[in-house]
Amino acid sequence: MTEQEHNIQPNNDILVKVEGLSKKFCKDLKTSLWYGVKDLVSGVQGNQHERELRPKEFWAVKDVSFELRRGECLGLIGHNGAGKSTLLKMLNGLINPDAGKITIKGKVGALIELGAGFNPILSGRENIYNNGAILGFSRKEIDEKVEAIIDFAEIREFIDMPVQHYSSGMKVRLGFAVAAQMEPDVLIIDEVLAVGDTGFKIKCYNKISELSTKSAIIFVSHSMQQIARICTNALLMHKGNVEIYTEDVSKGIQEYDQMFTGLQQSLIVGDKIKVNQINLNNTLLDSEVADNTFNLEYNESLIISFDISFLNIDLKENIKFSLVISDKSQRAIAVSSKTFVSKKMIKENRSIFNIKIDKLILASGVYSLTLNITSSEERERIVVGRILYFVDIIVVGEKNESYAPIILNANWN
Ligand SMILES: Nc1ncnc2c1ncn2[C@@H]1O[C@H](COP(=O)(O)OP(=O)(O)OP(=O)(O)O)[C@@H](O)[C@H]1O
Repeated sequence: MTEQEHNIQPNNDILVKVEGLSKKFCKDLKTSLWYGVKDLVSGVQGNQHERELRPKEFWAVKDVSFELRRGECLGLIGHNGAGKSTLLKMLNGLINPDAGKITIKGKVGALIELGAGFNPILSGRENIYNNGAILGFSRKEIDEKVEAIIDFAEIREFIDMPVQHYSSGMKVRLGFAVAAQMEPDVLIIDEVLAVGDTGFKIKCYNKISELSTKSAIIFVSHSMQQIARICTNALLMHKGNVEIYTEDVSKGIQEYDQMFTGLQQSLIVGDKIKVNQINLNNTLLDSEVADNTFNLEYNESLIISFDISFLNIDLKENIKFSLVISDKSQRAIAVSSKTFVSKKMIKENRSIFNIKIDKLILASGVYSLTLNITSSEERERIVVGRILYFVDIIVVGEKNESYAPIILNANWN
């Protein structure tokens, strides 16, 4: 059963209350239609089995509960298909839950699917009035806000053009401007913001920060930087279930990151090298596969030893090794390189060496290591080989307030 109240009660600042919310879907369209017909009949008779799964059904959202007060921002995180959008659509009333209860107090502004909520044949301006009315504003109230919305969206030139001719970015601009400028009590934002250009995204995040004191916000994103920056709470979903619901946002992010460990496959690029052995702080890694993980404290030292054979290659000049640290979005965040004379470094087609990093000042999270090997031959730089993501390092300890990957060890006076 779903219940949406639209009266603000200032004495009770819980604006969103979700209790045991569940939604099931069917993997097969034909079966889904057949179940739909059966549900219509049993709905009339009183359905006793709504919480049971039938063949080909699965829970897209299962037993989700949380509360959100004014001034709080919930970051909804999880892998693709975890159930985040389904949850948002239920909150916004776009789809009905199969079980559970939603109580929302006040006006809800939402930006969920690109272009959803717009009538394509109406102009941007007409859509502002439509959406405002749906949110519960009077024509006079919308009259007062319409100019600010058009200014925020920066699409004045096109505001009287039908929305069906808008670009994706323009739709996002209008959608966000309507949702945010109306100053709703509850603001629901899916990651459609990712479509906007950088300038507009920054403007949106600033607006969200501004609204965060006055509204309750639910924000879905795959960008952990943004989640860490904006959110006061985190809810991590996995296959429809709540994996963790916490006020410690960095803990939520850490759990999210850890879900990715072991997923990347180690890859030796090229047929010119063979890895005999890799050691990390005296622990032998399995160099055949990639689900190596290694736990480390912030500021701890790291010694990596390599034993590599060189096949079918005779290197005459210099050889350069680069150790690259990447974050989970595979963005390189740190590198250390060293060039050696090939003949000295490779003896009998084999090279054994180590690299020591005195203090690894990475914030808590998961990072991957890659070794790149290049050589300069006849003034040309060639790639000898790469050992991609040979280990995932899980850094624990230093709390990651801003989700910057490096926490500098500095003295402040
Ligand atoms: N209308 C639908 N009919 C059947 N299955 C659906 C429907 N909508 C979503 N699903 C399924 O429900 C699951 C959850 O999807 P959802 O879109 O909520 O995930 P998500 O966490 O938002 O993912 P993403 O990060 O990729 O946006 C997925 O397996 C998806 O295929």
